[in-house]
Amino acid sequence: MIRAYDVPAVRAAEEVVRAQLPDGELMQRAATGLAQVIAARQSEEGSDRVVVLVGGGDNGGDALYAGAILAADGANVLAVLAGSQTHEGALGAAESAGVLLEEWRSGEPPAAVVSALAEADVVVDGILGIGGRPGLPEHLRAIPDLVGTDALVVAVDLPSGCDPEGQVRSDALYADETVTFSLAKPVHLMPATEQAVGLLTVIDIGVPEPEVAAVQRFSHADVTGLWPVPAPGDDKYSRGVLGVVTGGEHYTGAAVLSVTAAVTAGVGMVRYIGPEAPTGLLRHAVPETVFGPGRVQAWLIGSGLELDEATAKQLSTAREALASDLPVVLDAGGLDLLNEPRSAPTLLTPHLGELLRLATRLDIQGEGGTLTDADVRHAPTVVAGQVADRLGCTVLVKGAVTAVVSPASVGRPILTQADGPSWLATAGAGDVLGGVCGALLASGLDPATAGALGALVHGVAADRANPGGPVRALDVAHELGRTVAHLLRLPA
Ligand SMILES: NC(=O)C1=CN([C@@H]2O[C@H](COP(=O)(O)OP(=O)(O)OC[C@H]3O[C@@H](n4cnc5c(N)ncnc54)[C@H](O)[C@@H]3O)[C@@H](O)[C@H]2O)[C@@H](O)CC1
Repeated sequence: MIRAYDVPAVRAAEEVVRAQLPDGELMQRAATGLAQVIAARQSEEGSDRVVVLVGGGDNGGDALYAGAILAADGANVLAVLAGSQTHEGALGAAESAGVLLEEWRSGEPPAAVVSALAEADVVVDGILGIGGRPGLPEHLRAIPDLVGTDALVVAVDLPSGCDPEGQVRSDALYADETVTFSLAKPVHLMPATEQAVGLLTVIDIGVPEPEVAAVQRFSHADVTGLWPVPAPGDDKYSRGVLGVVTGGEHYTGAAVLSVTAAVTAGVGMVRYIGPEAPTGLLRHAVPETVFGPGRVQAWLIGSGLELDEATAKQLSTAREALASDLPVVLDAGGLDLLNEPRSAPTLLTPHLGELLRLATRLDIQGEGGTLTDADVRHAPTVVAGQVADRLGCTVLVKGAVTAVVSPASVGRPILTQADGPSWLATAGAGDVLGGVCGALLASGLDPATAGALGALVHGVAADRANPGGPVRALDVAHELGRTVAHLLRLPA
């Protein structure tokens, strides 16, 4: 499990340790660890020219001390003093170690800074850390364009410009690697910001983990403790029966994909309710399927379901399911069926477009009034949280980083997963995810665990179905069983 802690929790944990240590010791540990990582990358790449971007806070102090250590070891280091002030101790250390200094505290960059950034082998970003507000400081907005394309960008603690809490997307200096200290922060794991982080390296500086995490991510080794594994006494009913209302005369494939996924992921049994065309396909593609109503432990409603095309039986079954106290996964068209809060376990699985439609229907407002596509892209987990609170449901927002947001009343951390290759952005992948999550809900997992675990297995299956290349959704569905077996074999 990877855990990330919000800024107040990090500051409190650091404060306790800092009070027990000599003045400046924590920063020395951070700078030393940072310098070691940069030196290792330099020797891997045979690079020499280092530019350190130094902001006005402690993050700038870490970066400048690290620059001093590298310069003392013979590297060619230029520090760009970019904040309204500079950490005094670090500045003295840099001067003594022979770091070249340039000031760019406001306005246009000096010519020497422009050329140094264009020619640098390594750029160390110490402009802003956890004290940063989203967005780059006004005069530094052009920095991403000034850094040469071949430079290795190493961010200190987090990429400058990113929201430390990972809630909103903003302009930032994207890093190849981010070196953080003892504790991961939400910025490193959230969909709005993770892309800017690159490789995440955590250096231990002796700050213990706080009790409550803000964001969590399952690692592959966690699957063993979480995945429902049948015992000798189990039968198909005790393992969980999933009722599936997906697909229609138009989207016949959604039924095949969602049911295949649920069966391959190991559900005890699927009962399918839908019109003739998808039913006919399923009889051939997934002969394990049982057709028509009966007792189920959970429902999957929606993938490929168009409300104006759905059969009366599909609509009445879906409405009865939503009115029941059984767990439900609602995907795609099924999201249009939910208008009232639901108290039974419910997992909504919208992509960004569906999240916008759903939030708009609930009258959730954006920055400038009516919610826009940009609002949802800018702050997907914020909008998902509002929807979750309004409907009492867990919301899984699909994307390269999938986020699972529970209602505030449940109060659990946000779960995020980033296990799939970009090839997984393909038609039908969401139908497969719905099937996996449905299977997990039917087995008795809570919606947040089912969503995050489902996203993990879905992503890994996509990679294993065709490592490094394009993948079709049906192949992902077929790969699920082998993927679960592979993950269950990993040491816990
Ligand atoms: N607290 C500690 O004990 C330790 C802190 N460490 C480092 O200290 C960092 C936190 O230091 P700080 O609290 O000084 O925060 P920062 O170094 O992030 O600096 C924040 C400063 O920048 C200004 N600012 C923030 N956003 C801005 C924006 N968008 N445009 C313009 N100005 C902006 C703020 O007003 C503030 O003065 C951590 O990220 C980490 O790198 C490490 O040295 C390890 C130990």
